[in-house]
Amino acid sequence: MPTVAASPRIFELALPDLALERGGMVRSHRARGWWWSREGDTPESLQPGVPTVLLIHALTGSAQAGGQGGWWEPVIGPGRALDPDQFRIICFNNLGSCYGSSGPGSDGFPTVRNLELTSIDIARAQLLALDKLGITKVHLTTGGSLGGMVTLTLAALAPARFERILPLATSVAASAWVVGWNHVARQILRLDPGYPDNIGRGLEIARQLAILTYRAEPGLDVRQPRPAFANSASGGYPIQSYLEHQGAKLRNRFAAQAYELQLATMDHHDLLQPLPGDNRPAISRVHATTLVVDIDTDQLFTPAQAEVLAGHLRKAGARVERATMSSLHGHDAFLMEWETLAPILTRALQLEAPAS
Ligand SMILES: CC(=O)SCCNC(=O)CCNC(=O)[C@H](O)C(C)(C)COP(=O)(O)OP(=O)(O)OC[C@H]1O[C@@H](n2cnc3c(N)ncnc32)[C@H](O)[C@@H]1OP(=O)(O)O
Ligand SMILES: N[C@@H](CCO)C(=O)O
Repeated sequence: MPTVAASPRIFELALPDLALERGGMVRSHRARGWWWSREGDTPESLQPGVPTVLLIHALTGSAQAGGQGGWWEPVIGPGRALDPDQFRIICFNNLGSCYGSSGPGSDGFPTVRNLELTSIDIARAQLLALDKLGITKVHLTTGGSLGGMVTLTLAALAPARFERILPLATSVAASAWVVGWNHVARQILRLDPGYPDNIGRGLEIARQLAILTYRAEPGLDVRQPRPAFANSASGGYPIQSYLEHQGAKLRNRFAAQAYELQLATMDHHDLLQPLPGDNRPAISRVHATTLVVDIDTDQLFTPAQAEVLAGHLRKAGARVERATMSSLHGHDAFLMEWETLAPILTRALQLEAPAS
């Protein structure tokens, strides 16, 4: 019988309390999710036999992966690479963010100063959400950047649950380069006189700095070409007004404490360390068949790091394939290059499942 996709929707889950890896407890724990699947397959009532695709958003994304305004809108939908006629496509807002899941300011979220969050905490919250929904196997899990870190962490925490993973533009552990950029961004936030509750210019400038690391020189030259003459003191170069626009956009949609917590999850990501209670590198637990994808112009998570990640996964005994996205745009190409991304997603969905 042909299947028909329903409309995408947002849903809320009440989850068990979560003890955080570096101390603190999330009480009144909740997750906001986004769901697109066949007619009749709902968060309240799973239809048997619908394979699940779990999408994990990056630093400042939200659960809304597809549909109008979704961060992967062009690759999700009937007839597209991720087709809700065929797959149950879900995404959760990351723990500690500001788009509906437990995070700074929400009831029961720890209020201690200098709270630290890790990619393990985000992954554990997502495991609790999958438990609550009754999803025991995930056909494909994917995400870029921080989303890739959480993807790898999920596959290390629950190796039997995740059949295929597609970590994009990410690494086995955050490099000193990544931690260094995040450090500078954090110091900029803290210089703002309104930090943290009434932050303004600090969040804008931190985002401007970050945007330059998310892009690459050739793409900026194409999209923000230099005019023959401009005044830089008055912001007359297109790249200047572009960065101002990007900074203002984030200031209007994100919170300083949530931004800091998400930066920390990247900093602390290190699957070369054992998981709590284990003694081997976390990455060696991954069993999922994996397509490791890098971006040739990515200055944050380099192709060399993707090779290192693939090496660790092969050593762990996982089936591993590699692909490279070629782009002018650098790290954020995974949020921009739809024609390159779509066949990669199609390939990942078709990977052979690991022998159980
Ligand atoms: C809940 C949520 O909103 S989450 C939204 C989903 N986003 C994410 O998940 C990640 C966050 N997003 C991003 O990192 C980025 O938006 C990306 C990587 C997806 C794409 O970058 P974009 O900013 O859309 O593309 P691009 O770099 O071409 O910039 C386009 C924007 O800059 C503006 N712009 C472009 N050039 C200039 C310029 N010279 N001067 C001023 N503004 C400019 C455009 O008008 C456009 O503005 P708009 O976004 O308000 O419509
Ligand atoms: N541009 C991404 C971060 C880098 O992947 C975001 O804002 O979520």
